[in-house]
Amino acid sequence: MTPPPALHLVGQHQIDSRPLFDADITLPAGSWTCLLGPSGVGKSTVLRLMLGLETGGVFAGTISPSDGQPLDGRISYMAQSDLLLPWLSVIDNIMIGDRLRGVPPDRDRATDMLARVGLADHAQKKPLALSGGMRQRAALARTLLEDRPVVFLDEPFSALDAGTRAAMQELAAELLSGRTVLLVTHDPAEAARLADHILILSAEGAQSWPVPATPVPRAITAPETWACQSALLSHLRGVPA
Ligand SMILES: Nc1ncnc2c1ncn2[C@@H]1O[C@H](COP(=O)(O)OP(=O)(O)OP(=O)(O)O)[C@@H](O)[C@H]1O
Repeated sequence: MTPPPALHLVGQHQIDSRPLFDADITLPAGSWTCLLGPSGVGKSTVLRLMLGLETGGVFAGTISPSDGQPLDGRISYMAQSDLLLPWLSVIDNIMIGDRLRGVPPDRDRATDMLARVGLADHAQKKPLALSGGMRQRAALARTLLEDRPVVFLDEPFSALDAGTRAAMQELAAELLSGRTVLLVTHDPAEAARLADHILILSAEGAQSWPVPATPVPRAITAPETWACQSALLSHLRGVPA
């Protein structure tokens, strides 16, 4: 794997000729950046711009990796929707990357990954036979299996119950340690646990928010996690901390 680069996006994005955001966003290399902000402000659009995907709008600006190398083939992306193919089994779905590249998939690794997301007993099922939270874990397994230096996660834990969510956060933190990760989330507690850097997106730009100095993943019950979560929630609600 090539060393994870930092990523820098600067510019203005417009939808229907109206400005959506004007932002200067840096994702430091080899660490987790959590992006928060109101619904519709453009968080997923930031991800899609960095991925070079269609956004439905017009971006005037630049997106640059710190090493100057193309990002093609270096990013793994988990979208808000699971994008599982209904005609494939769960295990075939999570190995789809290798299949599309014409590389023999590593079934043992995929089986291990399914076990780590708690789906060992569901490998042969079709996605429609799974619950929403199980499908989200299958999509997470597919993303983690890609083993890329840059990983974009768009609300990856939103459909999970609280216990499973905490376990999946810890799994992702373990497997993606040292990668350049951008996590879009609405959950201040998640950001307080996982972020090396927090950004809050608004139409005016991306505001940096302080994080505890302790390493991630932080314990849910640690005082510094609580303090960060609570201050962030107050800020997002627009009420005094
Ligand atoms: N393909 C598209 N065509 C036109 N407009 C779009 C398209 N995709 C997104 N938009 C618009 O761009 C704006 C930002 O959408 P985006 O999905 O980036 O917001 P978000 O901050 O991720 O929201 P949420 O938190 O609800 O997921 C919204 O007004 C949305 O309607």
